[in-house]
Amino acid sequence: MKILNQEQMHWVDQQTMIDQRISSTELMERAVHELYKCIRSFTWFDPLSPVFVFAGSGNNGGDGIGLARLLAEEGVEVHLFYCDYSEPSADNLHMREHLPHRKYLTEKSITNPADFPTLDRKGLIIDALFGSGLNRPIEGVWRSVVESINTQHTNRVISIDIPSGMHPDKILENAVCIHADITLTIGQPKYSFFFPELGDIIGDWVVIDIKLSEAALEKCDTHMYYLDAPFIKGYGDLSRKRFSHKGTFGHALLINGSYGKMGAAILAARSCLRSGVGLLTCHVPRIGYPIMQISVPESMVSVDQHEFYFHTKIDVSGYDAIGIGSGIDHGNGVCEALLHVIQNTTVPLVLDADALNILAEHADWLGKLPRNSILTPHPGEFKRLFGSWINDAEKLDRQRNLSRQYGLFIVLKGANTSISCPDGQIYFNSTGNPGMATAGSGDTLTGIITGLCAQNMGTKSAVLMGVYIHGLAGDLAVKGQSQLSMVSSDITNHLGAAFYETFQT
Ligand SMILES: NC(=O)C1=CN([C@@H]2O[C@H](COP(=O)(O)OP(=O)(O)OC[C@H]3O[C@@H](n4cnc5c(N)ncnc54)[C@H](OP(=O)(O)O)[C@@H]3O)[C@@H](O)[C@H]2O)[C@@H](O)CC1
Ligand SMILES: Nc1ncnc2c1ncn2[C@@H]1O[C@H](COP(=O)(O)OP(=O)(O)O)[C@@H](O)[C@H]1O
Ligand SMILES: [K+]
Repeated sequence: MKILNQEQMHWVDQQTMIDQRISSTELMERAVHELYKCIRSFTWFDPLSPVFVFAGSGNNGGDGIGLARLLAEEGVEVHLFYCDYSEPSADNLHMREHLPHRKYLTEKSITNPADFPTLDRKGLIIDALFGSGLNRPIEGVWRSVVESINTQHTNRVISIDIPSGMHPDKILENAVCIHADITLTIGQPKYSFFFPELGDIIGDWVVIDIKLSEAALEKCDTHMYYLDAPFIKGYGDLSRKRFSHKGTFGHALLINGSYGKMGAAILAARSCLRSGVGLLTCHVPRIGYPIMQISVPESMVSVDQHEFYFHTKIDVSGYDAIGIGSGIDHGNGVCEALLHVIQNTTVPLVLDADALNILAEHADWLGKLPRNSILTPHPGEFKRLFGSWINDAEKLDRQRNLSRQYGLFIVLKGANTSISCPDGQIYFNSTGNPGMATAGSGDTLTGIITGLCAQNMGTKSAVLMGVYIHGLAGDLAVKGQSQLSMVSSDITNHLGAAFYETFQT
């Protein structure tokens, strides 16, 4: 799914009206009905509790007013508060004129901070003050309304389209914003939803489909995408031909593990094998030989000359993809052995963990990496590699620029992992959950991406698919258990189900 900017969203709205021959009121009405359906589908929604709608004078307010109408028509007690920061828009007025004058709905205008009502502690708050038309920080009385809503700690808050005060595309420094529990965003996700520093403001978010014009969406030029199921399904064919054999699916090399960290090598190897690779060789220090043979019998083992860690300049020819770094440690000679790998291969090279830390100490090696290499840093490793950032928008810009400059894939891990590609495109993952914030989750990702790369499907497909499948396996693994109990092997154990759900093969 494309991620569009403020201007593009507005253009797509307009084009949708033209292409589908509908008025802006009809489009808003469509949005209102979808918002209503979504709210009514929440199992926690209690029609016997009051709903407080704070509606601005733009079209976001229009959505809120329409929603108030549908809820009141159903018999829910609705209290509507007008926050008119300007003359109401035409569609906003239309929504006001069509409100049911029933006993269930009350209307009141807020014009100064003292007008803020006392709210029933159980009521649901709907934030429809400002939407994607926000163009500056909220000030004055509207700032105080936002602050008052934010102090209602017992009430659940749903923001329509975007939490009021948040800009869809950029970070407004020190701006006041509604802190939503849930954001119901209309049409497409907004870029700012992927800034971790705004995560607590947005809460959970759901895309509300209002059947925007496909032709208009197609025409929008963007470099940002949301990596969701329909997108990934179109990205690769994993079906196996009848006469295929293990040679068809590539030979991967994983260079991982050291004394005390052989677990990283095992986790990566198991997930690599579960990702469909034909053959796997694991290169490990001598101490790791019996451990690997016993733990991962499907893998061949190549043994380093060093007892405890990766040290030997090994022959890396003959492999289709190489993954390196999980738990390799930092001992004498590791740097030289890593550089030897970097300089002696042209196949996709996945660098994780300690390989990234070594890279951070040798900035000039970035230029030596084979084109299309894949770096998989978490934010701490990213900072060591590329320095700290002013804010998340700047960090993403930097990630993208570095990918283009060095011809690398950078997989910046976390919630909604961002993947920047040499072609300048950036993808935000839709799968995964905080249960995956556990030791070894990253090692499983290295194994998956290496295993997919070895199958010769194209590095970009392998990286996008790997990140998506890893998160989906995590989502399947967490079903029926607490996130806090999850361990990274659970991810590997659900890879088969994740591939099946995505590709049915
Ligand atoms: N048919 C459609 O188009 C559909 C639209 N939809 C809905 O419309 C929403 C976008 O609507 P919108 O463009 O009216 O923007 P919205 O945020 O409601 O108001 C912007 C107004 O606020 C003003 N303003 C801005 N910042 C301000 C500030 N800090 N403090 C004070 N004022 C400020 C600014 O005016 P200005 O003062 O700059 O002249 C502007 O007039 C979108 O989020 C979605 O919910 C959906 O229903 C789908 C169909
Ligand atoms: N809150 C979260 N939501 C979704 N995915 C997460 C979250 N926290 C961590 N993950 C995923 O778990 C993995 C953790 O990787 P990493 O930090 O390298 O772990 P380790 O070094 O222990 O192997 C990454 O793929 C990351 O995207
Ligand atoms: K809003």
